[in-house]
Amino acid sequence: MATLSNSTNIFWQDCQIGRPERQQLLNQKGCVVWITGLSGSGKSTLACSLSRELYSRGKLSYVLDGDNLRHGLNKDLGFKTDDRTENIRRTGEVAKLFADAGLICVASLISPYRRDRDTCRFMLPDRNFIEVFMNMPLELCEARDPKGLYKLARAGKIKGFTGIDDPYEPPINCEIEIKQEDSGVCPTPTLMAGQVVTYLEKEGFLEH
Ligand SMILES: Nc1ncnc2c1ncn2[C@@H]1O[C@H](COP(=O)(O)OS(=O)(=O)O)[C@@H](OP(=O)(O)O)[C@H]1O
Ligand SMILES: Nc1ncnc2c1ncn2[C@@H]1O[C@H](COP(=O)(O)OP(=O)(O)O)[C@@H](O)[C@H]1O
Repeated sequence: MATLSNSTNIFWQDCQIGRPERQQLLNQKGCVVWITGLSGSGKSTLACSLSRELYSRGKLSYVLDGDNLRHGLNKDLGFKTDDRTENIRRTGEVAKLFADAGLICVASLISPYRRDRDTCRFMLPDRNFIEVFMNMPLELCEARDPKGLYKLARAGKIKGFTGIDDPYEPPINCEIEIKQEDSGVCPTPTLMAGQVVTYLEKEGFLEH
């Protein structure tokens, strides 16, 4: 009997042109740069700045932004724990495909649960998942509030808003942490992107 949940009798189909060939063509190594942090912490800003910087170096990237994915692929999901988990799982699977295509896939989602981020990490070959933590204080994110969502959450008009009445679990062992300087100044988008590019360069992702 057919079910919607589990597929059986399915087989993996391989092609002659695989990841190594695509990576050679692109002269880069596919990977996932996973940006996590509170709303307003600068995830999308970093993702765009990074994509621009990579483009200027002739490297192909693709941004998967949480907000944008929720307009299509994930439009059926809300913000309850299970929905967020499914949101991250689906995005992780898509990111894995982009990395397999040889691209530097930049995923920027709040992804508040450590376990969900780790699920995505373990979908990929070792070291191909680069977790970037936007370690910005809630006060800064709330002061920025570009969409006015913190204001609504504080007024009780949005329930379950991350950082207000819903949890955010910071990474324990992320590859890159982006934070304010000792003076309290936030690095510019170009500097934040530079920090990630330096890591990608050092780890050999920007060459084949
Ligand atoms: N309840 C609640 N909590 C957090 N965020 C909310 C909520 N409701 C709407 N939004 C808006 O949705 C954007 C976050 O979507 P994500 O897919 O990144 O979230 S998650 O990873 O599934 O937690 C987030 O975008 P960013 O500000 O870019 O993070 C918000 O604009
Ligand atoms: N490094 C930065 N310096 C100054 N302003 C920033 C920086 N990063 C983000 N911002 C601003 O903060 C706000 C939130 O940034 P955004 O990238 O949308 O965050 P997120 O995607 O995490 O919600 C935006 O108005 C953006 O212009």
